[in-house]
Amino acid sequence: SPNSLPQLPEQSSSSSSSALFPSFPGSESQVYSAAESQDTVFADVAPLLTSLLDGYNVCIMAYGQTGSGKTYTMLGPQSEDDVTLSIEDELELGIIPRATEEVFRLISEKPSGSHWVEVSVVEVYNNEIFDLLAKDSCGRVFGVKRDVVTTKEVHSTIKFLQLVDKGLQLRVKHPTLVHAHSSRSHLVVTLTITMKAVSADSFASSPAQFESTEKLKHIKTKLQLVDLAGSECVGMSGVTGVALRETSFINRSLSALSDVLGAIAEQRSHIPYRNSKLTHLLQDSIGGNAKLLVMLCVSPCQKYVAESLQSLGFGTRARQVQRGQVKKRNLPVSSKSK
Ligand SMILES: Nc1ncnc2c1ncn2[C@@H]1O[C@H](COP(=O)(O)OP(=O)(O)OP(=O)(O)O)[C@@H](O)[C@H]1O
Repeated sequence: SPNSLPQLPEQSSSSSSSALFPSFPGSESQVYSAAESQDTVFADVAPLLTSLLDGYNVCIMAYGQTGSGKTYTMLGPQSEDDVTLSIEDELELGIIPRATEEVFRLISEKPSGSHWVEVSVVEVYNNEIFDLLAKDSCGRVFGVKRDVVTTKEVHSTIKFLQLVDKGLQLRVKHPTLVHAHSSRSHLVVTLTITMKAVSADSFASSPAQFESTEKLKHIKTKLQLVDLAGSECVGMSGVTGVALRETSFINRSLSALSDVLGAIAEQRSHIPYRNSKLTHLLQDSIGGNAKLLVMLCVSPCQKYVAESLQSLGFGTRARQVQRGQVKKRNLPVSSKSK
């Protein structure tokens, strides 16, 4: 509630608090203080990863004004010079590395060779998709603008972290008055899990994409982990020129995302996924049978009350999605189960 925003002195964004707005049935919203550990937050996120291996597409995204703690929540602490995600800072690691670790842990409990994981890392900048895993002819990594993105098979969290690190070094950042290292793009890390299905029976109630080849049946599910660019009021962030243009693209794509969530919540026949590259990219994991979780990052400073209310409005819309979720898609059944 806006009335309960703490009356704190102005302070840095490191004192932000995050609210968890799960939008799937059976879950409660959670509010976390700035003192809450990454461990505590992740404990509430982890069950979604079991759903992933049960055949659901899952999207976990952080939304909030610039400097409110989205990157910290999703990745962990970062500075301009060091974007490395280090296993040594394990306690500080955010949702993206922890979720990947959990996915590999869950897979290790399955029969060997029955699951494999592919990763892509992209940023959506000024409504264009940049592939952060693409390399030029000299082997140097750089962001390449394109719609078909590189995917790499990974077998461990360490390999995954190395890939994401490379991508992070290329992410577009510009200082604003609110945040010196503001991310100016949406970062989307996608893990695609392919599961060998012995028969369709085992996935009879799963909504996942079902692929049939001559001899083998595969189930593919997608986990999309999203660190959104900050929603911001231009007056507050003091941006001009290139940064102002970026802000306008950021705000437009965030409002396209909000429109999509609204359309899903209202069960409209047309969901405007194609209104922005961001929503198009997230289509499989925010619509249909997917499970969406929004981490809402909110500053405790009174000065940012307008931004905080705007973020809470987005969270409210995301929560309404559960009512609008379409019914489970039934998978085709194998001849054995006919
Ligand atoms: N809960 C927290 N505990 C400790 N430090 C935090 C916490 N949340 C944020 N911070 C710190 O606050 C600063 C800003 O956070 P962060 O970079 O995550 O913001 P952001 O919302 O991603 O900003 P932008 O949208 O501008 O990229 C960072 O130095 C980060 O390490």
